[in-house]
Amino acid sequence: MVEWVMSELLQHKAVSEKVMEELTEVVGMNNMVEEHDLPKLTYLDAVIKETFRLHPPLPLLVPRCPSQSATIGGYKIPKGSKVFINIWAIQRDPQLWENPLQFKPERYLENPGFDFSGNNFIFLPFGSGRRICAGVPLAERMLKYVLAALLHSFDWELPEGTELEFSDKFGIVVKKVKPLVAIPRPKLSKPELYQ
Ligand code: HEM
Repeated sequence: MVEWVMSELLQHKAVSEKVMEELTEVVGMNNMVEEHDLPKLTYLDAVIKETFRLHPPLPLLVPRCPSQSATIGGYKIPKGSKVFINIWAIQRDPQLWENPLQFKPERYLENPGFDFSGNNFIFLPFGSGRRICAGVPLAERMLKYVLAALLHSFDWELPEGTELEFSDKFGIVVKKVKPLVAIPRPKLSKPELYQ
């Protein structure tokens, strides 16, 4: 996920600038990111959510197998079927999302009803219900902390002559085909902060 977020930020300069502005305001150029800064980083939070929408690591969740037959949305689902929920498609559905292919973190600022609880059925990167991902609190905090630290401490750019590449490889877990290579340049005010 770190790789996808970094790739989207390198692709969308205006979004990246907003993330940097927020980090400078909340953390300051004389400090490293600390855990207590994280709840104040609302724009970074929106960037992470938008990346989860477009690049869900488990696009079909974990298959369900109903113990009883049911009819859902007019479709009969016999008991014992293997049911896959295609959240990749749901999270890009033009009937549910305005301009679904556009990378637009502002959607979550305008509508705060999006989180990782699995209660909003158009946004389910960690699944939903009783078998929702058990690691949500850890994944959410670690991802935000690592990204905030990398983005606040360094300016990032692509090696000369290279281009961003967004293709992914389908599987139980979806990965980037080509790993992102980016060059960090320290930007904090004092070199001691990096020790
Ligand atoms: C980017 C990070 C992660 C993503 C996107 C993710 C996503 C998911 C998804 C989609 C499911 C299936 C939920 C469902 O079908 O409703 C799942 C299950 C699960 N995840 Fe995660 N996960 C992440 C990180 C973690 C971490 C860090 C842990 C543990 C420390 C973890 C532990 C689990 C466990 C134990 C289950 C099975 C839960 C059950 O079946 O009851 N995950 N995860």
